[in-house]
Amino acid sequence: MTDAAIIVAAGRGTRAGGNTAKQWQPLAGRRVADWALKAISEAGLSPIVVVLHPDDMAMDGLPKEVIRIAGGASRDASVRAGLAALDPQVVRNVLIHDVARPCVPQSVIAAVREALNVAEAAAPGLAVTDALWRAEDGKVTGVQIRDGLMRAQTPQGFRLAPLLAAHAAHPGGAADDVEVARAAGMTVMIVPGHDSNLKITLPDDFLRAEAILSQQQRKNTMDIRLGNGFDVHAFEPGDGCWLCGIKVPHDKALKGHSDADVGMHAVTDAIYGALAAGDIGRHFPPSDPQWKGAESHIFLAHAVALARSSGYRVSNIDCTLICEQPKVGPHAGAMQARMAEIMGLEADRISIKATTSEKLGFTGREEGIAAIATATLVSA
Ligand SMILES: Nc1ccn([C@@H]2O[C@H](COP(=O)(O)OP(=O)(O)OP(=O)(O)O)[C@@H](O)[C@H]2O)c(=O)n1
Ligand SMILES: C[C@](O)(CO)[C@H](O)COP(=O)(O)O
Repeated sequence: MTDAAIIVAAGRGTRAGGNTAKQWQPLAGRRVADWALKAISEAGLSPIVVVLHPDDMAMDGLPKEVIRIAGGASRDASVRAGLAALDPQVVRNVLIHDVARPCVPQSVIAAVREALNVAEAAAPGLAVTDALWRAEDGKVTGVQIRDGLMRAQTPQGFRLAPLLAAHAAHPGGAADDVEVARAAGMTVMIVPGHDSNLKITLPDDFLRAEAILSQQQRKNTMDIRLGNGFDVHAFEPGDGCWLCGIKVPHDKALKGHSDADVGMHAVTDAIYGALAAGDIGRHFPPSDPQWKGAESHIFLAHAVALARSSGYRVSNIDCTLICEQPKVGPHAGAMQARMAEIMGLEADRISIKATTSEKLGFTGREEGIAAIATATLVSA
């Protein structure tokens, strides 16, 4: 036995305006009807019946597996036409959805289906939170107590057999299928609706729906960015080197305009790289005296904040220090903890390791230290 869907799309959308019925108007790169169909298909409902206006029966671009049925002059007549296409031997539950609700979240569809495990009917609703007035001729004539009032949404879900009987017995003119089911004595469980699940009714609703769909699409698209950073600083006489936020005792220091923390610079540049936002020199020019001797955590914190304000969070970083001396291993844990503190990350998202260059090159001759880093950023 399956859970089927009926999408009612036979209305003319007169209140929404436009040259064509609202369900065929463009919305966030598709038509309104395509979004409603996408949501219902992704929920795995089958079969899907689409109830169309008789003039729209040959409409292009609908998936070939949907069952097209001609609707009636009212919503409930259209629903009855759709119900007649379902086989009660095969279909246990049916979810009836307005084509005009293209932003329905999967969580709402799932909640209705879940409720049908224990109830013969279930529908999403939202409590009325605004004060309600009665009005006449543009003037308030009274107030309406809002306690216990709910805003009805779709999809509304039912056991097919009793709903068929309920529709057969109903005189017609119901606003929705909950009204039909209740008239036949069915008990309807309310599940949480969602503010995103608006019904496109008036012209301004297209803009609201477009904003909701764009936001949903951004959330659904996991954007992953990688960046790399590389830095070198030469040794000069001194008593230790700043490496990844820790002063490591040594008989030399690293030379630089700032504190010359070569590891932290490589990590910072990796983050800027992932954002395609240049490098430390672009954000903190060495020609600017205010950065002379600056502590490098300022640069790293700036890169992390830039990632955040650009809609990303740092998922992990991996940094390798390349030097013969000083030995990094004994300090790697402290470096990891300090970098985590600066970046506001869990320490296990930060890897600090070291290698020698087998006495080759400038690092092998102990003329300086090189660092290479990779950063992964994910959309927040
Ligand atoms: N004869 C009808 C009337 C309405 N509907 C469907 O019922 C849903 C809810 O109706 P509504 O938002 O009122 O849509 P329209 O009737 O198209 O709008 P209007 O009243 O502004 O013309 C819509 O998905 C609509 O296509 C339908 O299938 N058959
Ligand atoms: C079914 C419905 O969407 C529930 O909100 C609604 O009753 C149908 O639309 P209308 O605006 O009442 O015609």
